[in-house]
Amino acid sequence: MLNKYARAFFTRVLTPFAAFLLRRGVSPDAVTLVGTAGVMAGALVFFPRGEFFWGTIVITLFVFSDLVDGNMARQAGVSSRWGAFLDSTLDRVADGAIFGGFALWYAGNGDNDVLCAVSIFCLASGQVVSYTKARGESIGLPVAVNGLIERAERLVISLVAAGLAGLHAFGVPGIDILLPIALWIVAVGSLVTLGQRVVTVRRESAEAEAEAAAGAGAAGAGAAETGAAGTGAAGTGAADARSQGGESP
Ligand SMILES: CCCCCCCC/C=C\CCCCCCCC(=O)OC[C@H](COP(=O)(O)O[C@@H]1[C@H](O)[C@H](OP(=O)(O)O)[C@@H](O)[C@H](O)[C@H]1O)OC(=O)CCCCCCC/C=C\CCCCCCCC
Ligand SMILES: Nc1ccn([C@@H]2O[C@H](COP(=O)(O)O)[C@@H](O)[C@H]2O)c(=O)n1
Ligand SMILES: [Mg+2]
Ligand SMILES: [Mg+2]
Repeated sequence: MLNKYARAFFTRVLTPFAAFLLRRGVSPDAVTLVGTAGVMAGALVFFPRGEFFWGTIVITLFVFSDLVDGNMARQAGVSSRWGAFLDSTLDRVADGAIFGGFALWYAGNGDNDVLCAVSIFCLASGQVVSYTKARGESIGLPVAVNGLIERAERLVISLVAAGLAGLHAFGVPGIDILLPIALWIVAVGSLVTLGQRVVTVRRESAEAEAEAAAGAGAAGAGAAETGAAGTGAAGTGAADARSQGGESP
């Protein structure tokens, strides 16, 4: 949802900054790398110590690099497969650090086994949600669904809650409850999203196989009519189509 509605706004806002970085000779890859390093530092230095306010401030300063790098690549006309790979791979690293930081806090001084487990669940389910799309697309399916909670939602829900919960350390009473609530929302939302994506891939996969089988059947019938092929051709073609669908990029 955010990807659909907020991206255009942030593109407009960040375009001048992206242009400025390009003029200074900064590359999109450098922004991707520095942004990820900053998010990791914010999450792994501050969150395990329960310093959620400062951790969120540092992460917020760096996380928007994920919108700037692509913007720079597009402005400079250097969007590449390598850049897409680097961007998506480092997204997974940054997400791992954020939810890993929460887990480390609850495993240590935060002392809450259930919330530690929920944080680990958020980490793992978020990675799997992203993987479903990447793997589905790699086997040639459109994966035409985003689902309830994409990466932007996972980040906004958990970071807004963490930033506000961090105000507890400055004397705001009761506000620390927001982080556990957000983690539960992200956990349940990620599970729903995973279900939505798996169902979509299963449906698209069945449709693709049916289409391939129908195509192979038609080709076999055509060949039989012209006498160019035996009766086994349709079955072999369908089997080939199935194995192609399963392994080709
Ligand atoms: C009192 C003060 C308290 C302090 C509060 C601090 C407030 C700050 C809190 C939060 C700010 C969080 C901002 C998070 C912004 C996230 C931006 C971002 O990185 O979005 C990335 C996203 C996806 O980009 P990609 O295409 O590069 O990534 C793809 C994606 O990862 C796919 O994953 P999947 O979705 O499938 O799981 C992968 O499949 C794919 O491989 C990968 O390429 O970009 C967007 O979605 C664009 C939209 C961004 C919208 C950002 C909205 C920010 C909104 C509000 C923040 C301000 C809130 C202020 C609240 C203040 C509260 C007091
Ligand atoms: N170092 C990079 C980073 C990104 N790209 C390209 O941008 C796309 C992602 O755009 P975002 O707005 O989501 O950042 C990505 O698929 C690449 O095409 C790049 O080339 N180099
Ligand atoms: Mg990016
Ligand atoms: Mg990204």
